[in-house]
Amino acid sequence: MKKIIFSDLAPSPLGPYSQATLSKDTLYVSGQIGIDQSTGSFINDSIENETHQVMKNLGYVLAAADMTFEEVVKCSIFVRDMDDFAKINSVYATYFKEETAPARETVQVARLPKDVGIEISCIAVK
Ligand SMILES: C=C(N)C(=O)O
Repeated sequence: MKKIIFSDLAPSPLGPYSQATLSKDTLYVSGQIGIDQSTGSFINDSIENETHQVMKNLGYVLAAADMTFEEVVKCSIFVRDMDDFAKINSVYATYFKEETAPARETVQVARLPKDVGIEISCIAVK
């Protein structure tokens, strides 16, 4: 049985999906994009700031399940431009301890919802 997880600090789903689902001890967090739910604005002045907003949104959803970045075991990163890889990593790295960083893949895609520059999903285990 799964539990639906929702944070009103993170953007509402853009379509027919939940922000996250909890199955036993495992949390599946949907791809987050750089919308600041408190203002409704899309943070796209730089890929660094956009990545920060995405990570903050992931953090809000994790917190709604009483979890933190410490419990994240896997991230999936979707980017519009792989040339942003180093900039994205510089921000992403601030959310994890290097020695316990989650598994991850990063892929460049043709388009993302709302034409954002980055979307990140994650899996966390309590
Ligand atoms: C933004 C998303 N997570 C989606 O469209 O699936």
